[in-house]
Amino acid sequence: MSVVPTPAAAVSAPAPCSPQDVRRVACIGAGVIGGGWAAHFLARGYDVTAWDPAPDAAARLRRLIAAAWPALEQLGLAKGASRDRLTVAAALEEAVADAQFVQESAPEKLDLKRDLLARLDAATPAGTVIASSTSGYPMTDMQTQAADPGRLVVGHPFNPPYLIPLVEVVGGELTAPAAVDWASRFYDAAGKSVITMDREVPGFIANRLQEALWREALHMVANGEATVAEIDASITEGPGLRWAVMGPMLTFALAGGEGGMAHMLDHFGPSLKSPWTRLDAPELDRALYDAVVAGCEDAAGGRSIADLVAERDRGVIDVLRATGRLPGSAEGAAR
Ligand SMILES: NC(=O)C1=CN([C@@H]2O[C@H](COP(=O)(O)OP(=O)(O)OC[C@H]3O[C@@H](n4cnc5c(N)ncnc54)[C@H](O)[C@@H]3O)[C@@H](O)[C@H]2O)C=CC1
Ligand SMILES: C[N+](C)(C)CC(=O)CC(=O)[O-]
Repeated sequence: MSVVPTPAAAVSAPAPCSPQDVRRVACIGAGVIGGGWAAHFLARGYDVTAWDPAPDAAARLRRLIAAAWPALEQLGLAKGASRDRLTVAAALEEAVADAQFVQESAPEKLDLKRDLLARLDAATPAGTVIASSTSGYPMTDMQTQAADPGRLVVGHPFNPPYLIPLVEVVGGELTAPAAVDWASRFYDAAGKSVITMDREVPGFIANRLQEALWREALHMVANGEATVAEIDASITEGPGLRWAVMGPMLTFALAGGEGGMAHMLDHFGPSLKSPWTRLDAPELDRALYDAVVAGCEDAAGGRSIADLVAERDRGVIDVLRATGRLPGSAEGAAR
């Protein structure tokens, strides 16, 4: 997608360095996603400074990075990459004082994000781009309190950021187009697969799609139409296998045989009107909550979260390898 200027964009100072020359990254908020970003940037050879106000955050972060490191070694570490290049700062200001890029991954609460992004803007060197990992807030709603909103962008990752390549980049009404462009080029240099959106869309692209699937899954659990295990198997044994190779559009084009998408639409298009979906969100009442949590515990079958993380990481690496997306694989080299 191309980046188009937004008329109301604030004028930010030029970024202090080119995206390819970044060496120091600050990760603000060091939970599941901030920790995953820190692991990714360390593996790519960056110096990483993290800050998180929780008293146990440093220990949690080091545990997360240690658990991710075997997968990252399999993916291939950048020259000079080391876990020793992580610093955990005692204060937000210290974490961003020398940062050439900032990735914010604090809890998904709008007031918290507004306040935090304003604090980061005040403490970060002029021009340095600041990205939020938000799963769905438009940057327009989050940049309201910052003195220089022009350098604030969304950089939406997928869990875990050290394995799933995609990051969705989009600015808000007051974001300078140059900041969106700079962030996209930085993520690209940092080994991510980037989609740069030219407008704000609720849920960006992938979460909008995932949420549709997730709502339907919750309706089915709530109505007793499918168990948690059946829902998961319906994807991992079915469409999920194809989606790692081709997205839903090309996958369905093949459903039309030699006639491709045109025949697929002629043949199955009328079924779009069938009442298959119930896209309004179901009530997340106690019964549904308990059914989903218990179903996931059953599905885990005694495996701990750490076991599942390791299993997922091994599986995703196998998929990346099998589809030629690992550096060094024959097909990967040709891409
Ligand atoms: N968990 C997921 O699958 C994904 C989450 N995201 C987004 O990433 C962001 C972080 O989510 P998670 O890592 O899942 O949450 P989390 O709860 O695992 O981590 C949040 C961290 O932020 C810290 N924190 C609390 N107040 C803070 C503050 N004022 N400033 C800085 N840090 C603070 C907490 O101590 C915690 O360590 C959210 O915006 C979320 O929407 C994006 C993609 C996927
Ligand atoms: C569940 N979630 C909305 C936080 C998920 C994401 O934002 C992306 C992902 O990792 O699937």
